[in-house]
Amino acid sequence: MIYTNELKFKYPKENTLSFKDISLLAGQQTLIKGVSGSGKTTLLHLLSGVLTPESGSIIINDIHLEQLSNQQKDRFRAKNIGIIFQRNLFIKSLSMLENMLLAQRIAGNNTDKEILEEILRELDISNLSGKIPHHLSQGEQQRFSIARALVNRPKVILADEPTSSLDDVNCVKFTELLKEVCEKFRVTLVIATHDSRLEQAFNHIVELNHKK
Ligand SMILES: Nc1ncnc2c1ncn2[C@@H]1O[C@H](COP(=O)(O)OP(=O)(O)OP(=O)(O)O)[C@@H](O)[C@H]1O
Repeated sequence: MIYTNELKFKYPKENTLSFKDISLLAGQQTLIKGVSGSGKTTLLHLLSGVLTPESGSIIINDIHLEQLSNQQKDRFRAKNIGIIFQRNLFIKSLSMLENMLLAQRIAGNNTDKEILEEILRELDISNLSGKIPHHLSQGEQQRFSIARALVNRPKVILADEPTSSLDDVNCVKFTELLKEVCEKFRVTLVIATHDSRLEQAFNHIVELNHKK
């Protein structure tokens, strides 16, 4: 489902980062771990097509990313990839429901309230969807970040340090919920983190350790 081959990336004036090959099956749930600076965020940006590798290849769902133009990559990302960050920014003046609908529109999709309602129900946040972001706890906002990543029915969710701002109880709840909905909606999940609290929840762990 996701394969990388001899992937290398170089930031200007920095040493080249070389990534070990990864091979993830459809529906698999994978933890990418590694010390700070080992390239976890860079790898997620490469997988989402936000960054372009210096060399090597990435194949997602039979599509070779290096063969796509920037515009095609943007479309591919919008259609296939949901992204969750450490802290999720929502438009402050919009309700959570409006934020979710906006995510559908930005991706160029028609708004689909039915799917959205199903996702919100599954995440047990339907009753919070009329609130503005500022009136939600960090844990509740992170649940909406899962919803937003799912609204366009992606094949893959890439999550970058999604639990760093959560306490232990919310970390466990968030991780269980994310795994559960990815399984239900048949989404391949890749989490990059140095949060060791997540390790026991994943069978498939890829460790990055760079030879610079
Ligand atoms: N925009 C940038 N310009 C130059 N160098 C960068 C840039 N972003 C990251 N780097 C460097 O690339 C390397 C990998 O960074 P990256 O953020 O991918 O690591 P990480 O494993 O996600 O780290 P962390 O756990 O601290 O978030 C680091 O040495 C970092 O300093």
